[in-house]
Amino acid sequence: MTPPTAVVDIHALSVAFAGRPVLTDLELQVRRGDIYALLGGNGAGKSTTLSVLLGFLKPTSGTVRVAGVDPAQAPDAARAQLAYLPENVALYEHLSAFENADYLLSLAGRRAGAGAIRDALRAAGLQEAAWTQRLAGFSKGMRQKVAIAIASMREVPLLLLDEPTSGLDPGASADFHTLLESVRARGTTVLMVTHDLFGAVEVADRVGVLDHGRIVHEAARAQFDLPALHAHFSGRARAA
Ligand SMILES: Nc1ncnc2c1ncn2[C@@H]1O[C@H](COP(=O)(O)OP(=O)(O)OP(=O)(O)O)[C@@H](O)[C@H]1O
Repeated sequence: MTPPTAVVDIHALSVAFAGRPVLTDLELQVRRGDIYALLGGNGAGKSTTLSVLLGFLKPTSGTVRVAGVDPAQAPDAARAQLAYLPENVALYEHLSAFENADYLLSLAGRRAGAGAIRDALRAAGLQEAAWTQRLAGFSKGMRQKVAIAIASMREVPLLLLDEPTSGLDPGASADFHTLLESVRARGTTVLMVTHDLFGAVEVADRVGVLDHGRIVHEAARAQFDLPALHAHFSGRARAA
């Protein structure tokens, strides 16, 4: 079977909580191999969109596919297609980077050799000295590298990122963007939700602005227009 062109395919998605609409006729397609940044202010509906993709929330109406799988019908199968990194990556504090990878991969049903784990940690840019250190002293950027190493070993088609650069200094953000580019170069599709307009413009192939549960502006890299993006992101375009 040919894999679908859009790894994330959301069509006419509406979600309401107790009758209050939070997403309304949302259209969002992320093409295979793209990095898509979904920008939105507080309460725009970003986390709700991620919850639907993860199969935790069922749409009120509309269709959603993750690599061709409907997360509302088959949440486990949809989750098997993706790696999800929440804002604060969840790993075992008392285990080392290497042990986290070994253990979490075995939970995901993957056995990986020591050499493959070292290769993945190296490719994710984690310094060798940190591989055997407990996570407790790791920065957010280091934790993300461990999580991305694990995700790359699972060989999933989609990486979902929630606010990946919040709390990172500019150097760590730039490192993270370089890492995302290498993830994309291996063919993984990335959907990140973020408040970081400048980071989005730096790394994304496509940016969408979510406002009150709808995409109000979308642009591909060649058409990025920072003032227009900012106007939509800040809500000034709506007010005008
Ligand atoms: N379980 C829920 N029950 C009721 N309302 C909810 C629920 N989850 C989210 N909402 C509401 O839905 C709207 C969108 O929330 P969501 O968390 O998706 O926004 P967000 O874009 O992720 O915001 P933030 O950037 O602040 O995290 C908000 O008004 C929120 O209060």
